[in-house]
Amino acid sequence: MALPRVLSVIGAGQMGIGIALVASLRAKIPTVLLYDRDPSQITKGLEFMDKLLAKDVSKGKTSEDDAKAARGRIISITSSSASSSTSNNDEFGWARELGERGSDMVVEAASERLSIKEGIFRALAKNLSKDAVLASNTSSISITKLAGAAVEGLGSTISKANEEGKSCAGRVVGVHFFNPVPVMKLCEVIPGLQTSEVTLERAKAFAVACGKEVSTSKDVPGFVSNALLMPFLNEAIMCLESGTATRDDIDKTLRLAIQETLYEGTRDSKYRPSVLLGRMVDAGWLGKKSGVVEFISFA
Ligand SMILES: NC(=O)c1ccc[n+]([C@@H]2O[C@H](COP(=O)([O-])OP(=O)(O)OC[C@H]3O[C@@H](n4cnc5c(N)ncnc54)[C@H](O)[C@@H]3O)[C@@H](O)[C@H]2O)c1
Repeated sequence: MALPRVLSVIGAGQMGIGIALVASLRAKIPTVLLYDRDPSQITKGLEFMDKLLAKDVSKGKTSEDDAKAARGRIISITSSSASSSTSNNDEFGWARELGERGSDMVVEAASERLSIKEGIFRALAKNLSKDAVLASNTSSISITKLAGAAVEGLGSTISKANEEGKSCAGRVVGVHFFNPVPVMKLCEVIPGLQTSEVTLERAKAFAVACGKEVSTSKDVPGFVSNALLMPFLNEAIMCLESGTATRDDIDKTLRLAIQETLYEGTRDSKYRPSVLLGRMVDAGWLGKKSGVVEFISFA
C-alpha cells in the first residue's frame, strides 16, 4: 500500500511533534508539513525534536546523516506564512496551503475538543485533494462524527448520502498513537462507520512504516485502549478514596477529560468519574502534564 508523499500533521503539541518525527525519521515520508495555530508551539516543538534527535545520535540509535535528513524533510506552516501566500485574512489559509503543497495524508493531533477537530476536518475536506486520507489522533472523539464534519466542509450541495459525500467520509480514519510516540510500540487504527477499506489499509501501512504494531478498534468511546484503561484507573482512585490503596497505586497521567467523554458517550455507570476525581479536577490538580501534581492520603 502506497505511503503518503506529503504528510501534514496538525497540532505541534506533544503528540504532533512525535508523529512528525516518526513519519520523517522512520517512515521516511519525503515531505512532512507541520501546522499549529500557535506558531510558538511549532518553535518549541521543533526544539524538542532536535533534542530527541541529538539524543538518538549520541546513543548511536540514529546516524547523524539520517537525523539531519529527517529534520530537513519537516516544513513548518503557520497561519501567517499561509495567509501571505493566499488571500488576506483567510481563516483557512493554512488548509489551502496544505492542499497546494500536495498533501495526500493528514494526521490531526490538535487539542482534544470536538469543536476544534470538527472545524479542522471541515477545512481539510474543503481544501485538500479528493483522495487525501484524513486521519485523527483523537483519544476519545468519534471518528464517525469527524467524518460527518468533513462532509459538511464540502458545502451545502453535498450530502452525507450522495456519492461525493460518501467518498469524503470514507477517507476519514482514526490513527491513535500513544505517548511518547517515538517510544510506544502500538498504534490503534479506528475505522468510523463510513471509512473505506482502502483508507483503513493506507492508515495501517502508514503506522507500520512509522515502526508501530497496529491493532484495530471499532469506533466506540475511548476505543479499545482507553475502554480498558480508564475503568482500571477509576478503580484505582476509588481504592484511594476508600483507603484501601496507597497513592502509588494511582497513575498520575490520569486523563480526566477522557473519563468524562467515555461516560458522556456510553452513559455506562462503570465509567462514572469517582467523587474524588471530580474534586481533584475542581482543585486544579490535573496531573503531571499540567504541572500540578498533588498527593492525597486517606489513610
Ligand atoms: N498526550 C497524550 O498522552 C495523548 C495520547 C494519545 C492521543 N492523544 C491525542 O492527541 C491529540 C493531541 O494531544 P497532545 O497531548 O499533543 O495535545 P497538546 O495540548 O500537547 O497539543 C495540542 C496542540 O494543538 C494545537 N491546536 C489547538 N487548536 C488548533 C487548531 N484549531 N489548529 C491547529 N492547531 C491547534 C495547540 O496549539 C497545541 O499545540 C489529542 O486529540 C489527544 O487526545 C494524546
